[in-house]
Amino acid sequence: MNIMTEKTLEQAVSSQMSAQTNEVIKMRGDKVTVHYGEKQALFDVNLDIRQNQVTALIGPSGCGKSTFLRCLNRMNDTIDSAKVGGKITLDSEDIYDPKIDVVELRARVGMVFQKPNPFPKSIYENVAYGPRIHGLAKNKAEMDRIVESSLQKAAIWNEVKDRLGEPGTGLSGGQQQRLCIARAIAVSPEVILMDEPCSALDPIATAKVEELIDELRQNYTIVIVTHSMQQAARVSQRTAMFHLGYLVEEGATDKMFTNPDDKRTQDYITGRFG
Ligand SMILES: Nc1ncnc2c1ncn2[C@@H]1O[C@H](COP(=O)(O)OP(=O)(O)OP(=O)(O)O)[C@@H](O)[C@H]1O
Repeated sequence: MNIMTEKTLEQAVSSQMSAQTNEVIKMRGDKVTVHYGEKQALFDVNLDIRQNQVTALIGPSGCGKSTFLRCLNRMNDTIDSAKVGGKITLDSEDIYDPKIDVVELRARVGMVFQKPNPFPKSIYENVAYGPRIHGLAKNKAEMDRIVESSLQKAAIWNEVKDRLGEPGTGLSGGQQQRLCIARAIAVSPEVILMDEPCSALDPIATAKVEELIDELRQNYTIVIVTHSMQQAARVSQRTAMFHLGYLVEEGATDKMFTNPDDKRTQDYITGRFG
């Protein structure tokens, strides 16, 4: 290998690793800006998303958490007025490159929304829908396996295995949210984005989803927007604090909640604003 190639390789590898910890950087936001028409919602956000970790995005209402989350799988493309600048990579690949197939990107970077939103179809069909579109199963037996294993991974199989033909909308709110997580998992994503996934759930259902998030981290990289400081502290390893469209600071969750560098983080986590 000549020196040039060796150097390029070294650069490529180091660009995917965190400088301090050698953890793999799954996604990276580099000077990300978002405008909605004239209004700027995000200003030069630099944020690394580490593989197999849960990154919590926190900050007062309107600070840009959901906007940043939506940049990560190009959901902002669906908003006409939204214009995204800067660079976002997945495994060092620019996800805004014109060559990127957005449908494939959204299979790799799945999303779970605030309100559980199962399709008006059976529980089985809710999970089978994505794999069918992406041609992931050759026959019914294979599809059955994908559906079962996705529901297992979303910790809802035992509750629904005898009623797979019933409508997904007939489940409780917490069950519907786990069904939506199963639906996201069914297409084998690498990253799962969650926008306040527990805000419509009661404390018991919330606890189940939080437990699930912790288990999912073994196989997936997770980014979660949450208004609950307790939830961020319970489920995440990294926390990013946003304020008025700026990333204020990012760090290990333990440190962010005990000894943040920025006064705005301190004020927010102690309930002084937001
Ligand atoms: N579709 C849109 N069109 C115009 N402006 C928008 C749109 N979506 C968000 N915004 C604006 O962008 C800013 C950031 O909004 P965003 O929803 O990302 O904040 P957030 O931190 O997720 O807020 P919340 O915690 O209330 O959900 C806000 O000022 C909001 O009004």
